[in-house]
Amino acid sequence: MVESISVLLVEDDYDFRDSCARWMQRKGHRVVAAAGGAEALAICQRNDFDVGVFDMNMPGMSGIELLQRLRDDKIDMEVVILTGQGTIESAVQAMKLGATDYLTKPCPLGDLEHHCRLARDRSRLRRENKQLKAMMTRNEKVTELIGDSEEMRTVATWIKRIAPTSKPVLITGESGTGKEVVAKTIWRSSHLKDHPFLAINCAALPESLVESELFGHEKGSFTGAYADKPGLFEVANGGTLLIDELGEMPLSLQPKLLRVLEDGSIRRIGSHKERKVDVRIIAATNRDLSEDVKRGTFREDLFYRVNVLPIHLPPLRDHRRDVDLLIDHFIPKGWSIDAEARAAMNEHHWPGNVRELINVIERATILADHDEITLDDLPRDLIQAHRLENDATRSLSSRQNDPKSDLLDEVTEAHILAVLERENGNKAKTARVLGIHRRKLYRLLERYQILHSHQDNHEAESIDAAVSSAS
Ligand SMILES: Nc1ncnc2c1ncn2[C@@H]1O[C@H](COP(=O)(O)OP(=O)(O)OP(=O)(O)O)[C@@H](O)[C@H]1O
Repeated sequence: MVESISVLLVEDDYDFRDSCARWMQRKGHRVVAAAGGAEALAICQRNDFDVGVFDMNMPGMSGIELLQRLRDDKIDMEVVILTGQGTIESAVQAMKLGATDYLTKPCPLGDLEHHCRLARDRSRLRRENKQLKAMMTRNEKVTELIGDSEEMRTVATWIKRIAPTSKPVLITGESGTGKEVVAKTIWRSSHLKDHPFLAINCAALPESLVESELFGHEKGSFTGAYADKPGLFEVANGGTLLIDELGEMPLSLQPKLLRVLEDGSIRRIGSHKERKVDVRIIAATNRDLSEDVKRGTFREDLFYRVNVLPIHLPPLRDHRRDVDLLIDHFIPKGWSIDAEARAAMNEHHWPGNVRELINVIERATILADHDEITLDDLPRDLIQAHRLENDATRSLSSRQNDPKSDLLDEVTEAHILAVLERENGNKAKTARVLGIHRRKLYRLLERYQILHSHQDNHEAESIDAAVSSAS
């Protein structure tokens, strides 16, 4: 099906104008005809067109003058100039003013249609480009990768090595560890930094949309496909595409991604035409894809293709040394944090990683009375864990000075408390980390009377029941 072009035809010669307009309309295009420049300008104020076809020689206002007026009035339209005398000078002048094309009359109407189509495609590309740039500057608050720990330095070294190649990269790590920050850092450090960076999150879109977003579709290929639409692979052509949450990509779509990785071929939904793209693919996931391969939910061949250059981001609890740096980076200018709040943040387990740390700081700055974050401005679980840790340390050190105390008992108690806190009160995990059976952990908790300070009564009762039925 031919895609219609909207054309503003400005021509003083009635016969040519009329026959040209009718012919284009028969071809399915939307044509508005004007007999001169002034009329055309008035029409342009109220309507948008893909292309203007302007006769060069018209009484009153020439085609070139009309083009100049459009540029002055910031009316955005591709323009094809028609002239009876194809002189080089007038062609150069028209092109300098930004005319897309230049045709000598008489010309076959098929040629004119062809040139209009080219102009329309150009206008569409320009518009898309503008939108993308605007989108990118909106999203592009440059975030640098913060971290001075050995773990983060290893990540930075990898980024430096990986960035200059065009090979696919697979970034793994828990949610909130900075996978997207790393992807953008790779892009910004690569030779593709002046080309687009686009991202898609496979988990955020319904299955049916992921394919159309990535590969595009042809008009009419499904309900709601009102126009041809290029996919992100086409839009990012020459640049970098981040496929976030790759582990969530539907199995049915994985062969299509494999083809792009193998030879850069894509096919829009509803099209038989193969297109070639040259896109650097960075994939990210918080899943263990090798496990998904074993489970049969992720294709093995795709895994090997995408896992050429892997980067793993450690969870924040494994590089707590960076917590202070991160606090100092994310705390707003002019704010401070007191020592106790800082200590609590250093002790925390950070299951939500850096994203959680940022949220904790943001929340605290809303709650704090002054420009200083204190312990009371932190979430309750951080405060409680910090107090518990303090109590345990104080009790240990005071009893260490008491010759009658059983030091081994105290050390055991403090250790259990610390692990329990680190595992967010999860006793199954705590027992696993301690290498003891869960029942034994319950007995120890009871013995050290940790139970009632750490658990709610309901849970305590069920644990009591478990302990007594076990013994
Ligand atoms: N090392 C870091 N340095 C600076 N900012 C970081 C770092 N790690 C994470 N962030 C910040 O934490 C937030 C979450 O990071 P990001 O979106 O990159 O995580 P992610 O691993 O992609 O998470 P998800 O898997 O949930 O998409 C962002 O605001 C990001 O700027």
